[in-house]
Amino acid sequence: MTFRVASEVGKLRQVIVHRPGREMDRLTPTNKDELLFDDVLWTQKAQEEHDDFVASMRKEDVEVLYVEELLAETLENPQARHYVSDETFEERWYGINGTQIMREYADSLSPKDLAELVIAGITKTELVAIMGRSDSAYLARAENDFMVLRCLPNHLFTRDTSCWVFDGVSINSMQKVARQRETINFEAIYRWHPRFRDEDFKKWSGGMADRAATIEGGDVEVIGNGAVLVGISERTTAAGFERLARSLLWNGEAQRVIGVLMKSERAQMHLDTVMTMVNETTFLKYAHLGMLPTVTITKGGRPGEINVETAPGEDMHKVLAKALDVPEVRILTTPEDDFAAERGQWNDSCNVLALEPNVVVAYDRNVTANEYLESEGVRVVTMPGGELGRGRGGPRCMSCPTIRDEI
Ligand SMILES: NC(=O)NCCC[C@H](N)C(=O)O
Repeated sequence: MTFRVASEVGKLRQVIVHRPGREMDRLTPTNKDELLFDDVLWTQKAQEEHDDFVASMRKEDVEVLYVEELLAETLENPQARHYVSDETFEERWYGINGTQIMREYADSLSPKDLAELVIAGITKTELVAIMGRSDSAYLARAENDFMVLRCLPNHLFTRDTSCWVFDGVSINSMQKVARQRETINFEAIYRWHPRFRDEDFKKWSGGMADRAATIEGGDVEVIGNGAVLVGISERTTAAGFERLARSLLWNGEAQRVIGVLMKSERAQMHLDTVMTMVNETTFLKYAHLGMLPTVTITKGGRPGEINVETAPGEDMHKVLAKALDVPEVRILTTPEDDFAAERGQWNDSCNVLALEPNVVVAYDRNVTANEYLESEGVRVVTMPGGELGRGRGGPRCMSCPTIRDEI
């Protein structure tokens, strides 16, 4: 099967996820904000919830790949191993001796253990106990329980670090420091894992090299008919959006790339926290999102040139309809009071993952939204999310589709 995602709702065939692991045990009330979580998690319960999520997808014949396994298999390759270690254990973060000590430890590990190290991180106490030395300014300054190599709990949200658009993948430069190293792991997987290494697919962005021009996959929706919708948000910059659009339009089959000008705030960090698709022409939309101005990019006259057309908020739905080439789009907004709407959005009621047109996975806690969807003809496969949801992401955020059927 060829890697390809040309819509949000075509039958889902293959997806990358990450089962929460030891990195979650590193979350504390002190570091959770910096690590972009709103609470600490009961890891075992979170794993059970995640297993439930995976079981729902497998039941619908979706092939599920795990980041931690892909990464361990990738690290069997010496070149991949060098790449990940060089990029992870970087002198500019850990100083000269700190880097050397960590690198020596990393070099002694099996591929599986190295994969676990870069995801779960390590504390000063653990590192010093294993390596028997601490002659480093970086280590001297750190408290004993300080994660000298930070954990990556947000690997859980595989949607964001890389996202497939048509026959290519955007490996993203991430906005928040807490997530930047996730990109190294995905870059290695796509370059060296046997599943991807010899396959013919495009790369729409430059990964870590894109630096300030950040893009996160939660902002990227392949809405269909050659159109891509991108949230210009807390995480995806206007520059990241334009550069992605140029790449998609000039090197691929995209016909238009539409940017939605969002507020920059945590509750709505990505477009998919406020708006997702449930079938070819229907969007589930957060009641308080309102109508947002858009910026549409199409190909310019000369190679690499882009045309940028702005439209006011009141035209938002018309812009979507034009992109999909339909008279109008259908917008579903859960009928509920303002409190319920805000609480629902916070708990990812709008963040559904389509398994096929009119079949979505959603958190079970969002009862009103789910009943409303059912009443509108959408089958809702529910999953528990009491623990997982504390990271502020739902089923769409926790999945990176690599293959979907055409619609
Ligand atoms: N697409 C998404 O909305 N992903 C959720 C990301 C949550 C994560 N804790 C973050 O702040 O990046």
